[in-house]
Amino acid sequence: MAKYSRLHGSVGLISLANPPVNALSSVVRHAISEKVAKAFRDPEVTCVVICGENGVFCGGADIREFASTMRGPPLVPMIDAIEEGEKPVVAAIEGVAFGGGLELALGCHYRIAHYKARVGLPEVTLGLLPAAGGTQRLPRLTGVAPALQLITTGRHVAAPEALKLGIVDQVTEQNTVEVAVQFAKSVVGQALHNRRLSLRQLSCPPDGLFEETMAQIKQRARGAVAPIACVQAVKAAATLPFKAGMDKERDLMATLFNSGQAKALQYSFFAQRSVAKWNLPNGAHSGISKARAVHRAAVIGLGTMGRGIVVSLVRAGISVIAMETNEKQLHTGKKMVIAILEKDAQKHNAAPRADLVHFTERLSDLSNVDLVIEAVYEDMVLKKDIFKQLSMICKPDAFLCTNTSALNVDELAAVTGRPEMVVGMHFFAPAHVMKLLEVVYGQHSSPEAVATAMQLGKRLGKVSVAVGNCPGFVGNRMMKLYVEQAHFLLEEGATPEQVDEALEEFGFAMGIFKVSDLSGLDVGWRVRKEAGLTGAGVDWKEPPRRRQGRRYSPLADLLCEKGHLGQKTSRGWYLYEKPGGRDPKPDQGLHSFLVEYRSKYGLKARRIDKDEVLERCLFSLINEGFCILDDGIASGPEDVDVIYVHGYGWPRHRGGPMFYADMVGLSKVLERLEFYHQAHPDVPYLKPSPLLRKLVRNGSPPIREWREFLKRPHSHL
Ligand SMILES: CCCCCCCCCCCCCC(=O)CC(=O)SCCNC(=O)CCNC(=O)[C@H](O)C(C)(C)COP(=O)(O)OP(=O)(O)OC[C@H]1O[C@@H](n2cnc3c(N)ncnc32)[C@H](O)[C@@H]1OP(=O)(O)O
Ligand SMILES: NC(=O)C1=CN([C@@H]2O[C@H](COP(=O)(O)OP(=O)(O)OC[C@H]3O[C@@H](n4cnc5c(N)ncnc54)[C@H](O)[C@@H]3O)[C@@H](O)[C@H]2O)C=CC1
Repeated sequence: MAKYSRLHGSVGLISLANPPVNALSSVVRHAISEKVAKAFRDPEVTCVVICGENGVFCGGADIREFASTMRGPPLVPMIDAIEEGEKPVVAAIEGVAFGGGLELALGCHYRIAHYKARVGLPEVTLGLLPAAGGTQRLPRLTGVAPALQLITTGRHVAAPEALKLGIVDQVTEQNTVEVAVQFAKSVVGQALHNRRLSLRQLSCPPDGLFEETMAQIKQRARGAVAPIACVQAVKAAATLPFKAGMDKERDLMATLFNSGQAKALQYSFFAQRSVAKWNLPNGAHSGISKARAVHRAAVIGLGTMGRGIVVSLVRAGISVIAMETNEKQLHTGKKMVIAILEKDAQKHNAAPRADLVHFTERLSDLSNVDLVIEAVYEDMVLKKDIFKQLSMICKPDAFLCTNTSALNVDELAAVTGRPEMVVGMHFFAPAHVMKLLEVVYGQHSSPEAVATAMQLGKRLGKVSVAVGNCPGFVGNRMMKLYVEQAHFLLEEGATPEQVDEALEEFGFAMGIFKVSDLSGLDVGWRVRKEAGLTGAGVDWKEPPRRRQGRRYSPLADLLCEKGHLGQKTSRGWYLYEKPGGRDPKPDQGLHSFLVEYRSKYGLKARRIDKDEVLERCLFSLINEGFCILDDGIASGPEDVDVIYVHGYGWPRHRGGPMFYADMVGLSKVLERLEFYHQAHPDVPYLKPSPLLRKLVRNGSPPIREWREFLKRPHSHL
């Protein structure tokens, strides 16, 4: 709703009141229309101020309403009526003015913002465009180029920049509403004609602006359609009269509004928020579990991961002890950490925060920290030794966390005298860039330990998801099968380029073979050796392409044995111009190697189409996602999807693997898995998961109802 009052006798104050973000629900739109009309009718009122309660102007249209039939007065005529009014209307912007909220403000004649406020048109991130005049009014205010950039990216703009761009007329550090009220009184009687953005003429945009932007977006959008529609709408603003531009904006919105991409992106928006409300099998949940403050942390191991974790902690203002036993690694790690922090400082025009890090070679220096994150080699014996020592060195209430990517958190907890204080904090590489954090709870992890790790993740700017303890947790457990299918496809006749092309067309930033070259093929090699799949631990009595009773592809192992480890050695699945090269080229040598390999094992190459690549790679991953839900390792499909979107490059406009399964149709996923399982009986994980079968038996309910079909989560180990 919206409240109305009269101030100083002549100022009509309309205050949006729909916590937490004053979203423009149908009730709010109705109330605004009514209150504006009332203020315009009242002869005592000479000017109007629109603000939001609780320090927030408006978070935009109510996204939850998009899923149902839209009722209530539409935004466009409401905003037009404000702009056409004969009394000056001033928007007092505190907190945020996003989407429809900014469009409402653009309909006002003046905008005053608090210096901490942010404005923006983030509709593109929801698969939409700003369809309440935003694509037509903003370019008339800022000029075409800045508006195009803001609308196609959805970037949030801080008030000082908004002032420079002309989006707001004044920025204040005082009480914004009071300043806006004084301002409104001061402009009473001034002509409003020039303040009506719909009447403004647009100056010509630079030549080629739209063509260039469109080309960049097509490359960057990975198949997302909303950014393209945004360019078309802004182009209409630059080339058509206001009314015709509005018609174009509406038509483009109509095509986006019910699209699968918009549904996926809106699902992603709420999924990201739902994972913060975690549940543990023992009944503990975010609502009742209190996090402890972390003032001092420690990171053990300054390799690939440890360095990024140190940077993330420092950026959050936490003082860190960075510990490393290898002198050379300590030196290189220190250099890299400081270099990143100095770059940060340059970017923000601030002093570097390197003073927050203390580098050491002594574990005993960790006696006084609140939380430790161990990031040494993926070696259980080494990690156990470190956890045993930590248990003795660290103060009794310090949390002990591991960044292991697949090892058993309970086994580590068991060697300490405080298993309840142990959790996994699984960051993704590079840890100072990637948004995802899997918080792995063990059998004994206390609610306080989970809450602290989740809260710390939030403070570091991560999207944190609480997951159960099993080999590979959620992300890597699913990933393993996806990679394996890609290797099988090579055995059967595909090339790395064909597989990657299909995955990139689907929307992944990089195909799986390019990713593998980037990370280094030796990473997986080490894991497979540890698992007894290659190297000394193999049972050679099994046929060559079978391990532990099922199909196995030794292709990647053979490349590693030749020293073809990916980018770092200039050869892997692709060829690079030099070691460390970034530009993958098809490798004829690799193609010949595949031909020889197939001939050696009597494999007949066949044509493999893109559909098969996608189905084999993605449906096996999705099937494992259902097993993970069935096992209670993830508490809902949103958790799995958030992990894949934020940690594994799954295209956001496809929602995540579980959302994608829902979109494709569960019966189709089931039918194709049955088909592939029949064709490859030696690949057990292609057998459809019991949960998938159960959902199909129950009429394939929509994803928001899947939780009702899940068993209560339990500890897996
Ligand atoms: C045939 C078809 C015809 C087609 C024609 C259709 C015509 C339709 C015309 C419609 C034209 C309207 C166009 C338009 O105006 C579109 C929009 O405005 S879309 C919305 C744009 N706004 C956003 O994207 C902002 C989203 N929100 C945020 O970025 C953050 O929430 C915010 C910065 C505001 C606050 O952040 P924070 O403090 O961190 O809190 P949370 O993010 O956790 O949010 C708290 C709480 O609030 C919920 N929420 C936030 N924003 C909205 C929203 N806009 N609508 C509904 N709910 C919102 C959020 O989900 C949290 O609640 P939970 O319960 O925890 O999920
Ligand atoms: N590399 C990746 O992409 C990811 C790795 N991880 C996990 O993070 C952990 C670390 O991996 P990386 O950083 O890649 O390894 P890395 O090999 O780059 O670095 C490990 C570092 O630990 C140091 N170290 C070894 N023993 C030590 C000890 N006793 N005390 C202090 N330091 C010691 C080594 O000198 C080395 O610098 C592993 O558990 C790995 O599984 C998790 C997510 C992603």
